[in-house]
Amino acid sequence: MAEEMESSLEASFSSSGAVSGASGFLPPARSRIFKIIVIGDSNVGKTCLTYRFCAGRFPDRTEATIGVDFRERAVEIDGERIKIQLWDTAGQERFRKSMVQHYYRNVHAVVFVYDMTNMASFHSLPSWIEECKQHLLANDIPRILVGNKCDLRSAIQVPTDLAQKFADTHSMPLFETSAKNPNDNDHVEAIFMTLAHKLKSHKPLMLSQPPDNEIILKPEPKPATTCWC
Ligand SMILES: Nc1nc2c(ncn2[C@@H]2O[C@H](COP(=O)(O)OP(=O)(O)OP(=O)(O)O)[C@@H](O)[C@H]2O)c(=O)[nH]1
Repeated sequence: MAEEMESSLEASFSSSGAVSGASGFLPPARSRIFKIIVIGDSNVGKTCLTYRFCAGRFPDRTEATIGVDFRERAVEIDGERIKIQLWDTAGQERFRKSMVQHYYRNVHAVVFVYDMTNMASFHSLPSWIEECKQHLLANDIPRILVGNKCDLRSAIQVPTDLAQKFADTHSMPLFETSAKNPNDNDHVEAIFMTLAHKLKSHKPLMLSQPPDNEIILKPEPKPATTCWC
């Protein structure tokens, strides 16, 4: 499978709701784009997971995300080149408030993340699920649950069977992984590629590329039913 790594892009918003890529490195017109939001408590590793998938490595250092960053990567699936756009959202409440309504526009999938070494981050999951509900995310949007930092074996607080029960209750697949050590458990690469395969059969956002280099995301009509199984 041919794939192409791309650099991290900072997202900025205009009043029209347009998203501009700061790098100036833009995809060809009318690529298919899938928007995946990554949410969970601060410090669970959302930035590191999205960086691992888009840049192919663990970042040297991270700081608390303010508002939202997005990173994207082009992948080829069954001969078609698509863009996976990962929206890395701030876990800290004070850094979310002004941006939160932007995350939830035109979302194709949600990745809930907890830190396997931090039980509190697991107990926060219902409030993240509730936030999705409050923003009227459609029930048929694929959701997955990711336990991160499984490389810290001696510090694990969240047992797999407990997480699996929670995932089953909420009809989500569970993955345990490490953004730091790609050889641990489920690979970050495999998790996002699995999601990409599922999404490929969904109706995507279409990308139009106006002359001022501003990317405008326009939703296509949603299919009547979608199966996530
Ligand atoms: N050992 C280990 N550390 C990790 C892993 N993923 C992230 N970290 C560390 O956990 C800390 C937080 O990572 P971030 O990716 O910034 O967390 P975040 O969820 O994006 O945090 P906010 O931006 O505040 O919401 C950093 O010190 C990372 O180096 C992992 O898989 N294993």
